[in-house]
Amino acid sequence: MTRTVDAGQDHGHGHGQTHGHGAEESTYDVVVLGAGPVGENVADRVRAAGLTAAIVEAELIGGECSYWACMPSKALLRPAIARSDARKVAGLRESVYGPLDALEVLRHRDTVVGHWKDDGQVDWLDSIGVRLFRGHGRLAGPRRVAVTGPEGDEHVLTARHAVAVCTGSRAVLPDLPGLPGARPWTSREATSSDRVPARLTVVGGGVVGVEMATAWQALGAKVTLLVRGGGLLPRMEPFVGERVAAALAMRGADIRTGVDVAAVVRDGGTGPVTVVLEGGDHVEGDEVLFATGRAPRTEDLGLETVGLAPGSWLDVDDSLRVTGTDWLYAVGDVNHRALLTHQGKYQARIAGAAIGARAHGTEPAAGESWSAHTATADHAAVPQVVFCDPEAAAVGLSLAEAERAGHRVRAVDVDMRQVAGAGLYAQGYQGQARMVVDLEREVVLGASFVGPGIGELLHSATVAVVGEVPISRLWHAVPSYPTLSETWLRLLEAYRG
Ligand SMILES: Cc1cc2nc3c(=O)[nH]c(=O)nc-3n(C[C@H](O)[C@H](O)[C@H](O)COP(=O)(O)OP(=O)(O)OC[C@H]3O[C@@H](n4cnc5c(N)ncnc54)[C@H](O)[C@@H]3O)c2cc1C
Ligand SMILES: NC(=O)c1ccc[n+]([C@@H]2O[C@H](COP(=O)([O-])OP(=O)(O)OC[C@H]3O[C@@H](n4cnc5c(N)ncnc54)[C@H](O)[C@@H]3O)[C@@H](O)[C@H]2O)c1
Repeated sequence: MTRTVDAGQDHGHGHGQTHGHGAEESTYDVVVLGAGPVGENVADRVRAAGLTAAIVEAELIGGECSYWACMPSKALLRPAIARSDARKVAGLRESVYGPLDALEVLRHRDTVVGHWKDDGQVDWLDSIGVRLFRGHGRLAGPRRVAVTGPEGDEHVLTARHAVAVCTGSRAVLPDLPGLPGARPWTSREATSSDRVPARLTVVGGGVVGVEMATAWQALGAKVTLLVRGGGLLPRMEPFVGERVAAALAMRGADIRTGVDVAAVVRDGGTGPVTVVLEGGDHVEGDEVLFATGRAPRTEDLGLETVGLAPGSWLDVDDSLRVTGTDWLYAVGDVNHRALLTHQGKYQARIAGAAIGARAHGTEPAAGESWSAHTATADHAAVPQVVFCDPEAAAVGLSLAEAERAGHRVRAVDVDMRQVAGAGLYAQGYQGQARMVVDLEREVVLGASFVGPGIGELLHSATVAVVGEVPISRLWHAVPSYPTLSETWLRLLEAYRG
């Protein structure tokens, strides 16, 4: 049996549910594949543009970010960072000497992720009139999506204007002897574990490795961090990773750089797990986390039905439309532009506006930077805060990236001990800031900070980079005394000599 529903009249809300043995067919203006933070925002924006939308989700509405990434990881890290800050304040330090209440932290993490239930998010989709299809979605030729529901029920959704692929990314495990049988943690287990391992081995010194090493160390694990390259957080300015590594090591982490993992051994998949390094050294732990990067969730997506390669990241233009198509969009992690929730949500706002404009017959001007339909910030101003201890944050280009891009630049550094607000924030404050200035136009191309409390400083840098605010005008942006923001004053003074 096939029943056809056109959602043109009722905006697709609560329509077209039949239970038969054949596929139900429905038509919407836009079909969104994946209801992570990015898919939710695409659906919301196209609805705001007056279009009907359906969204397909195989697991939980809210995606990786809500249940196994940003939210649980930050819930684990917040007490660690708050305690560390408190221990640097005279008169308060003495009250926070003891260990964290790990059980309470894990309980709070469970609350933050809604106990891995998505009822609230479902209500929100309902409130904005977006029709939810639960199940695995696959492209079935141009503008068509086939959904296999949890009971094996089939729906075929046709999009009048656009399909937006927002299926995100998953953790990658290297191809190592013994790894599949060793039950390694990926970011999913590292953010959802209900107990603290006595010894945790972390492979990978990127953002996930560093944040999770920080969290589980604070919760009581003895952490060994195995890093292939020369240091931590290799996408940031080198001084950032150096300061983060020094602090982790001071708190007892064993950080080994320049090491390669050769094999993993865990007999019978239970008990201690041994990581064997090239050269023969062994590291034994109670769990091992592989924080070794991400792969796109595009393997089983029907990409071959529209001439694209399964398993690939999807190449897009600045309106987030997939190269070589006029109806397919790829938004968020899956396009590999910037694997961050806030940047994916920004792309969702841009894609939603572009889909809306095209559906209403207006083609956005090609190559127009900073327009409502152009994700220019993906190239010029991606901000990121790493919630380690000390916090690390950066926006725009690092010195090396600016030089590689051919800019004539000067970097100025400030030791944040010179900032009065820093001394008040924490006794013995340790931190560093860098501003990279384009000497031709005298604007800020990038900024980096490492130190307690600097996460909230980053947005001022983002505004300066996106606004291309001339240094001569920034000179008049007076930071309040005595705040951490006076770091800007010191950077500008250092630049002007
Ligand atoms: C441990 C960790 C911590 C992080 N912390 C931060 C942070 O603090 N700040 C930050 O900005 N970013 C952070 N990130 C990155 C952030 O999680 C991602 O950038 C973000 O989740 C991307 O959103 P998305 O919607 O593109 O994809 P996802 O959140 O991965 O959502 C994709 C959704 O699509 C669904 N899906 C996939 N395939 C199909 C299919 N075929 N049919 C139906 N549904 C499908 C999935 O089930 C999922 O719900 C973190 C990542 C990790 C791993
Ligand atoms: N606070 C945040 O904004 C936040 C937090 C967590 C994750 N994220 C996002 O999630 C994404 C994924 O993070 P991630 O840390 O998994 O990836 P990543 O790419 O940042 O780091 C992975 C690291 O693992 C190393 N590596 C790869 N294979 C290895 C191997 N076989 N042995 C040893 N090391 C190996 C790489 O050299 C790299 O340094 C990031 O792009 C980040 O933007 C953001």
